[in-house]
Amino acid sequence: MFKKVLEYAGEYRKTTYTSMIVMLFGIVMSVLPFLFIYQLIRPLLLREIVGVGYILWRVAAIAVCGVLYAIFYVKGLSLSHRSAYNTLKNLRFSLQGKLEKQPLGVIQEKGVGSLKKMFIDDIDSIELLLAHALPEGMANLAVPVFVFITMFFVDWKLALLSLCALPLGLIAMMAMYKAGTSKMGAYYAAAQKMNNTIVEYINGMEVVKVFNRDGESYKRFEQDVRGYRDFTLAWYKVCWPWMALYNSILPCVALFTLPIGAYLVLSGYSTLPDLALVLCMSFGVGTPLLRALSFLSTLPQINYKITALEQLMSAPVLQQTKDPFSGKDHSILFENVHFAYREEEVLHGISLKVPEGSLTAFVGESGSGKSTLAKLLVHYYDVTSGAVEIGGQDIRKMSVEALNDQISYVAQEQFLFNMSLLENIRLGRPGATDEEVMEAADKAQCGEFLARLEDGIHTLAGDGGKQLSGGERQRISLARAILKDAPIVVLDEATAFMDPENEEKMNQAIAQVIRGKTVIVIAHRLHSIVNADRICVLDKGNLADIGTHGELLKRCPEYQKLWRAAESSAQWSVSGKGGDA
Ligand SMILES: Nc1ncnc2c1ncn2[C@@H]1O[C@H](COP(=O)(O)OP(=O)(O)OP(=O)(O)O)[C@@H](O)[C@H]1O
Repeated sequence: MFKKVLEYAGEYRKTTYTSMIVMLFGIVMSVLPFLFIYQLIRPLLLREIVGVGYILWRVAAIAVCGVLYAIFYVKGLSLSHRSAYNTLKNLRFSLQGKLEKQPLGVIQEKGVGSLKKMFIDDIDSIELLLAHALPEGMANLAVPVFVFITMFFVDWKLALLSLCALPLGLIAMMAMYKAGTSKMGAYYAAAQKMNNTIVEYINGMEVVKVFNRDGESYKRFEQDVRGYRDFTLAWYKVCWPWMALYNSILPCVALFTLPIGAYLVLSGYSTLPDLALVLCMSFGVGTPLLRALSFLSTLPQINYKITALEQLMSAPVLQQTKDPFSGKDHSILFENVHFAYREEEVLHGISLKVPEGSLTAFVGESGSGKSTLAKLLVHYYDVTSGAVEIGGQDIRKMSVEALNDQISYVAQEQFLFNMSLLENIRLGRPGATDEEVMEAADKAQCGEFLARLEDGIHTLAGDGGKQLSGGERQRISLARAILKDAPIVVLDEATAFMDPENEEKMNQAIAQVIRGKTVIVIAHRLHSIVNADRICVLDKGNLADIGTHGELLKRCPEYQKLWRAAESSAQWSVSGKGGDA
């Protein structure tokens, strides 16, 4: 575990070692006074006369040891913290770098809560390992070892007696580890679950409030918060008795030395000064020993977190190269695409071609695989088998950046950063001038609501764009897409859940985005795509049919069913065609 973490320390690894040595000096300074105390007691025991100089010299030495201990300890801590926080920085950069290479879809699935916990809480807990457990723990452990060896030279019988308490304490400690480790997995799973649920609950608070606190979300929140409490208490419940036991046994190194040592002295097997020396030393090792072992008790937890971090970092990366886009055009080909999020396959061999400059719609019942197909095109996931190609180039044979330059993907939920709307739109093309951004905003029908805002396009979007309505957020994201002007546009449910007025504006904005592009629209409302060049009907992860609205109405039972359902609830107008909208 130390080795794994120290790999991330880089150049600061040496600083950690230096801090250990400095702290070791510090701890030695904390134990030395017991030797001087013994030297002060010894003449009393042997009824020897000593001069004032002898006493003052030892008292001064005790004071100097105290000062040196403070200096070494502070210096050691400052070195270990410097190394620790630089290692945490390296770990966070490394985690970010590794995550960046993983499929975006996989990262999104992990949830904000659990990723935040890894990035902040779990990595922070490694500070204890590097800044304290490693340097302080090792130094504190070295001193008892050194002292016990010295004791053996003084009187091996008394030394053995002072070691007697140790196995008892260690047995209690091992019992605690065994009991604690068995509950550790459940404890961390509960912590992770609670993290995700709290983040989800806060994000969905609006819905929770509308549907009152008895809703499903609150129940899960309550259940997971209670679950975490129960698992934590269960963990402590099995550990506490053992913790109390070893905490009381370990410092009692004099437990056996005092009574049996006194008997040995009285029987003439040991001398009184030796017993005094061993007792003084015993008192000196109790505290460092307990401190060292207290760090030990945190190691299983830290080890668990480091293993989880390692697992996250070693997850499969997205297949891509550094090559630029070199497709001959912007036609799209899904070739025998199979895909499974986990074990269960959700797309079963989809093959279809989207010609350049056409408008293609994906339709199908909920869960039929429309969004999944779009996510495979924007390379949020790697296909399980088969291929996705643009202009004849496999998307795995180009960089994600090169692919992103070719595609504007407008997903169902749009995230806006808490910076001005102008900057949010500019994300579409970072080099764009203010005028170009404003022009895009105009084309995306944002003008009317921007005029209502006090600072217009310079208004801050608010946390995650919460200051704007759903329709307004979507139009901002369309402005981004207009500015980006990518040759392929993927619209996932762009006009879903919108009121008629917003929907009309949205359709006008969409017409701007898709002009002359290769377009894929994922639609729930069939009326919006009846004019599409091609409609692909998905059914339970299979491609049921491809054709125009008229053709499909005549021959495709799945489409007829969808159309009947749409007819009964439809009230809306039809958007333009990709090529001429
Ligand atoms: N992140 C995920 N993890 C596991 N399974 C998923 C995930 N996302 C979707 N699925 C499953 O994959 C299948 C296809 O889902 P997908 O979202 O592509 O369907 P869809 O046709 O777009 O549905 P909708 O119209 O409701 O959005 C469904 O069975 C769904 O439960």
